[in-house]
Amino acid sequence: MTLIESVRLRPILDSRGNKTVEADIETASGGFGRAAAPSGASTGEHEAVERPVEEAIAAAREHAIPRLEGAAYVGDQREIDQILHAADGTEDFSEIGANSAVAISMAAAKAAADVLGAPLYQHLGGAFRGRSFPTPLGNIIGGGEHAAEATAIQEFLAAPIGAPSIRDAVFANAAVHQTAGELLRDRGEAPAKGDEGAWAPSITEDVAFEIMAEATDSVADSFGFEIGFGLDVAAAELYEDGAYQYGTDSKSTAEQIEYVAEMVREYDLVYVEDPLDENDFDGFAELTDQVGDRTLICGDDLFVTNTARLAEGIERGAANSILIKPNQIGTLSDTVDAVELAQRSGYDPVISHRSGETEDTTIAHLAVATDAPFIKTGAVGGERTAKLNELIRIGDGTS
Ligand SMILES: C=C(OP(=O)(O)O)C(=O)O
Ligand SMILES: [Mg+2]
Repeated sequence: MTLIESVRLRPILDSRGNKTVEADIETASGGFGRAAAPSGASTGEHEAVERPVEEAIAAAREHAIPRLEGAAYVGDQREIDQILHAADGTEDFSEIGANSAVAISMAAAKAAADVLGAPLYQHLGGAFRGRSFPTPLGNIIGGGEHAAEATAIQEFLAAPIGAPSIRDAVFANAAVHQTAGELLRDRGEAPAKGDEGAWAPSITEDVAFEIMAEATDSVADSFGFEIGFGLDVAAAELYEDGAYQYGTDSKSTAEQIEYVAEMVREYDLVYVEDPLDENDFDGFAELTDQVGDRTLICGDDLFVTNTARLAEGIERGAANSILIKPNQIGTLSDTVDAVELAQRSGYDPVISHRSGETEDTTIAHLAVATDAPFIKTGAVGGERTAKLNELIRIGDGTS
């Protein structure tokens, strides 16, 4: 019996030391689910709205919880998510906050899985999931909004595409992270870490590309499988006055497209996220036209896990991949709709963490449940390894 008996919300800490929303849901039969909202720093302007935590909790207590307790069934995820939309009454969750909404939505799914006695990925994806695993994209070097005085490009990501198992892939990314740290120290850098645990040295993009190539090649040799790398340019954060600002250097849109295409060819990049501004569908389409046959061009701030923006991108040939962040849209149903629209349209979904995270492991299960080819959830750091270790456990059949 999956009738909701109680929904409790509380503020807890995220990995940046900021407050975030945690939800506990209990069902009448004793089922229990707990989930917490993540939080972005380089947020897209079209994302659902994250409200200050106390306000989000108070608004959800007033508007959403009375419609859920004793009235809704966690086994019916769409019903739960529709109730959240109705309780909110806005287009972008600006009343109850996408942070309250996503915590409740994910906690409901976990409570339903608990009642069923099944792992979350099976409740969400069905009995035949759990045999194939996403390739983890591991953040190795970065800057942008995630670290001061570091690279303008937000993330340089290892991609162990030849790994024979999820466990090998996770360990390979950690080894690339360690190797890159050694290479940086050899060059006299004493790098701090950014918000996601990536090294955040004060180096140029050129040097970061060289170190990534060297670290991935060296770990590929010792592990015996192919490891490529990719980027999250997070270009909306670089775009000012009609140009992309790299420290003192500035690139026009045409130069930015040329630069990214050149890096794709030179380093055989397997993945490029947000290479252009979040409203530049045409620039994305031009780059996809040039190099989309040899790499993934992924929209994060461009699509914000939103099916309407994704549909526009598909129509305009803007990319061939979408980043999927449940808190960008506010519910699991909307998230899965974006994944499924992408898959039907030949776009690869990449399930993703946020820079502010908790120990919550929902996205690991979501990636397995949707058979997503990639997950982006860091390489090191407790809130990142929580997801990576959960993937290892799922791979082991012990989640
Ligand atoms: C994970 C990311 O960062 P944030 O959570 O800060 O948006 C990203 O841009 O892909
Ligand atoms: Mg991004």
